[in-house]
Amino acid sequence: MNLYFKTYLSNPLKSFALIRHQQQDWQKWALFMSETIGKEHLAYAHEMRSELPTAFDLQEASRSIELLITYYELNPNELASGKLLGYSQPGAALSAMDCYALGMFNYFQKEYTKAEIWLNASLLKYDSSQEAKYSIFINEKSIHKWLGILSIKRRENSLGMWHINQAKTEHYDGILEEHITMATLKEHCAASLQRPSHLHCRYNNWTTPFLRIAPLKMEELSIDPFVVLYHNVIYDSEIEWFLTQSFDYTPALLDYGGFSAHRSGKNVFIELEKGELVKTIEMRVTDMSGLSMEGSDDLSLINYGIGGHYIPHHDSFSEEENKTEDRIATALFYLSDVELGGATTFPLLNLTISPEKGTAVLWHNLKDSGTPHPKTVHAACPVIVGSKYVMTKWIYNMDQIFRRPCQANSLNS
Ligand SMILES: O=C(O)CCC(=O)C(=O)O
Ligand SMILES: [Fe+2]
Repeated sequence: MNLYFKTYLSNPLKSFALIRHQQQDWQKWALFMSETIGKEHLAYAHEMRSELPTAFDLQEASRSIELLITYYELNPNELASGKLLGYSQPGAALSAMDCYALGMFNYFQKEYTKAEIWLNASLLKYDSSQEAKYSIFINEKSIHKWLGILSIKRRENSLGMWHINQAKTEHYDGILEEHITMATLKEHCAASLQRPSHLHCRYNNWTTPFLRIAPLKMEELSIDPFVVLYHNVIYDSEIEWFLTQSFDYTPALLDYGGFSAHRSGKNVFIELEKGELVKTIEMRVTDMSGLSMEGSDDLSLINYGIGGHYIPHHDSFSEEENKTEDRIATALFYLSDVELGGATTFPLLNLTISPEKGTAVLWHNLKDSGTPHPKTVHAACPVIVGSKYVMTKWIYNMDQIFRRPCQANSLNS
């Protein structure tokens, strides 16, 4: 190895950047050349590939940088700017891609604090006017996406949401769901055992003309996204009927759904043809929401036993699926009291609702612009004592054009 290379590579920052560059960036060249330049160049790149560092090499190089930081108490931000213990060499500053690679290395090592430092350094260095020069591994949205996940992991929900919003077209569904930590869920589920009422109550006598003579008792829980709780909105006799219907479906209720990683509860759909009462409840959901039931799913009846729960999820479909049909709102009726546990929680809204027979919670899954509202992520806490029965109506957006038109410029768009 000649002296120039020896001197160059003796700087750990430079050698790390070189290894990362050779391991990751060639894939972008390969992609680029397969599209625009001849196969010959591509073959050459592949030939070169065997000489270049492997993913393992990059991992080891990242580990070395972290070791230096630990042993010599170095400051990652100084390293990012090319300073090594006050000794600074021209050209040693790390690029946005280098910092990103170190961020991801730490993320996968579960070193979340370190990951956040490197990703913030990467974001600072990222030049959005130069997008084309970056590798296939990184863009501004991906940096925001991971910073969002990391903020949510340490329960900085508003910062997390800010990053996730910056990641815009990045597919957030699943991200939030996966990364709402057990600690957050535990906190909300446990709080439900002694949470007082929210007490912003009023009578709803306006969503449909019928409510002028029979207003509904409404408790406002959140404005954006819109979440309300209706009290005494389904009679005991109606509940009785639905539960009896569910026994007709006993085999399904026993077998369907069953225990999966997502939900340990049993579920059946109650079709419209089952009887007048199904229609009555649909009309009630229209009274509660002002929305049309056209195209909505059949009522879904769910039973959770001890430990029955539902992991964090959105009822809306993912943005990636690029669907025009989506679940604009959800109405969830509580058909039983639960002695202990079994609350429905919206961790990003700091909202936890304990089941109370006869009440129903209604929320909007989509923003006014029609895109999914990330903060509607919700979960069902495990039942501790008792048996929880709920009935869900998922309402779709297709037929709401006059009732709730899209408003691209509204506050929550
Ligand atoms: O059972 C609950 O509390 C929540 C149910 C739910 O989220 C759903 O069915 O989509
Ligand atoms: Fe849900």
